[in-house]
Amino acid sequence: MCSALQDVARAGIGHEAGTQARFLLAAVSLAARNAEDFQRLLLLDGQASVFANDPRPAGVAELVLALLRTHCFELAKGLSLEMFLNLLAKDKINAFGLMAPSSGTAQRKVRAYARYAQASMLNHDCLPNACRFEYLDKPGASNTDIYIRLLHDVPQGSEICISYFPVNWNYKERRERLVEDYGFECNCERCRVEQTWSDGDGEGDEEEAMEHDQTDGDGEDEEEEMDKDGDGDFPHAMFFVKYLCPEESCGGTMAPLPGNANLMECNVCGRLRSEQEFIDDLEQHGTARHSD
Ligand SMILES: C[S@@+](CC[C@H](N)C(=O)[O-])C[C@H]1O[C@@H](n2cnc3c(N)ncnc32)[C@H](O)[C@@H]1O
Repeated sequence: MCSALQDVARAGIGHEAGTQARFLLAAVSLAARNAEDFQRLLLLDGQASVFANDPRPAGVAELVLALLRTHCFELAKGLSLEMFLNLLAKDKINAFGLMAPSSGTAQRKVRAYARYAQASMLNHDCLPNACRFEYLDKPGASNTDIYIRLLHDVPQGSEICISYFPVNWNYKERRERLVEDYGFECNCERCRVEQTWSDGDGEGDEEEAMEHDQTDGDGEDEEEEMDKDGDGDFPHAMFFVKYLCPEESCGGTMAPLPGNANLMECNVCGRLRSEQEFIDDLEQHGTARHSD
């Protein structure tokens, strides 16, 4: 690519803006090299409207467009601010953050963002039936591959969905992330239940609710509350007992190992749990009856 890239780097526009600028330059370069792949990029979901409350991407798009028009006139033909903003939206909505390995309680950092032609088609569900595994430190060229594994059998014709963030986030956190970063309001079964929690503002913390539902030996009141209308305040408790990593502060999702459905692996910390250990946990915490 012409000297525009160096100019952007020299402009010192900050890390996030620099990443967006490099993405735009890479997209322009792709358009010049492989029109078919560029068209596939344009077909991904994502519109400029996702930046309605954030003027910064427009600033980056303007800067890159101006640099291209100055330094690479031929390449800049046919490009527009709107196309650049749409490209940035597609990047934002479809990028997967490849994470540094889990190190106990410290928050995991994103090491790189990547887009995957097929995985980017996966929609979100707050109670997903699949989750993503990655093995970035695996030796070899394929260590940026990601693996989508089913959590359980899925009826034919049902949509395979992942969660775009850890499954133990509460309703408010999930709603904010989905609206701000992905531009949609979630209407999944879990959200429909949790938006009625607390005083109706949907700000109930389900981790707290789970602690009551799963571990309180004296949790008569909560259990009565759960049973009152047949499905309870937290009908999805069993999902978390079975698929949320039991490791404290991990927040990962457990999915069966390929070829060994009796062994679950956490997609964050790598913890393994056998079917027998799961049953032992259930007996210890007395939560099995909520699944029936
Ligand atoms: C990574 S893309 C998923 C694939 C996308 N649906 C497509 O057809 O290309 C993320 C975008 O899909 C849409 N999406 C994903 N999950 C959704 C859901 N549960 N409800 C509504 N829209 C959803 C949103 O527009 C979101 O920004």
